[in-house]
Amino acid sequence: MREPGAPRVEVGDGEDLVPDGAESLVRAAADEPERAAEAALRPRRLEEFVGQRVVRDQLSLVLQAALGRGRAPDHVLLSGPPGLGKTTLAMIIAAELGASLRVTSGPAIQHAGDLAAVLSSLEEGEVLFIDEIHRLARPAEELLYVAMEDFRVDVVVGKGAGASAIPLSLPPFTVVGATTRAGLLPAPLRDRFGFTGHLDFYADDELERVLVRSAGLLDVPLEAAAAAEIASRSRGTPRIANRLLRRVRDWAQVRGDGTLSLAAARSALDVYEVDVRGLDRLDRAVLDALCRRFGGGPVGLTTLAVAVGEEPETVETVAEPFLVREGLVGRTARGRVALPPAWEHLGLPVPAGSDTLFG
Ligand SMILES: Nc1ncnc2c1ncn2[C@@H]1O[C@H](COP(=O)(O)OP(=O)(O)OP(=O)(O)O)[C@@H](O)[C@H]1O
Repeated sequence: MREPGAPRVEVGDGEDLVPDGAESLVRAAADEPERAAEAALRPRRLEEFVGQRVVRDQLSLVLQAALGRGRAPDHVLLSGPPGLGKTTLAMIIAAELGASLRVTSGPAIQHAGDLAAVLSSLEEGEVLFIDEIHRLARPAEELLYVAMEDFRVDVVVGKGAGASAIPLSLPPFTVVGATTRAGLLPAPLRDRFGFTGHLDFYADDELERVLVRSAGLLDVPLEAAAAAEIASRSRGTPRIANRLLRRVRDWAQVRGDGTLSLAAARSALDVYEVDVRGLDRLDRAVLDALCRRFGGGPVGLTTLAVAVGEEPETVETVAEPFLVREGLVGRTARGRVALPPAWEHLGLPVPAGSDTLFG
């Protein structure tokens, strides 16, 4: 029997409990060339995962305890800006548990029925990775948190007065959710995660270790000074560090002697317009709009996003966290403001009082 308040999944009025095509929602993570290049560099085990010491230690305890008990661990939520290793950690969690991993994402699940199909096909102990979990539709979200808590989905067959709910029990499994915007997750869903790890930007020396490891895997000679240069221009983000490494390798192969030296790194990063602070085109466009167009702000996120031709979410989750961390941009109740280092970075005079706009 369906308990009052439990979510229902409408999957049509016949025997078709599992919608066609739902299996295709469980997609492989590496399906494009850039993703494939990334996948080759992913650490496979927790001990290979560089940095994020606190999250790594905490996670290691959760996993070891679960393995010791022979039970699936608590559900895990990973939050933080893009490219810091959430997907990598989800894969590591499955590998450490010796479990298989299913991958889907909030936007790929259009209807609660799609999620019911994925959940009902899970096998005992499997890890279900839901990327961008904050983008799940509300009915899917409600279905998910009952499944996470009670290991059950209620499938509603039929319509109107003749409808009946068939509770389907699920084997124990672990959800790993990833989000760039933990604040958008409704409390009931957030509360179902027994462990939440927040990933923060990496320090330069950690990125150097990521680069040295990647250069070893790619079998390219990377000089220490070049590693330091690439690390310092990688926005605290391993994905960017690895991407820049591949571009420096291209430059060294085509215009240099194959060695990734400091000179090769600098020349390549100039070609790709990555500036000395690691800011890319979008970052600079945001600073430029803030300072030149809006006189330093405050300006609302949507207006700023329109000015740089991007979605507000992209500006907020991709550019802004790093600009804020670098002390270039401030967030105030009235909008975004340019801080003195932003003006200096653009080579513009710092307007009087721009440091007091913040707060
Ligand atoms: N701690 C780390 N040590 C070594 N390499 C890492 C680490 N974290 C991430 N990487 C590398 O960075 C790349 C991007 O990581 P990943 O795809 O896990 O990021 P993400 O946080 O899931 O990003 P998104 O939210 O955009 O999907 C991976 O290919 C991996 O090689």
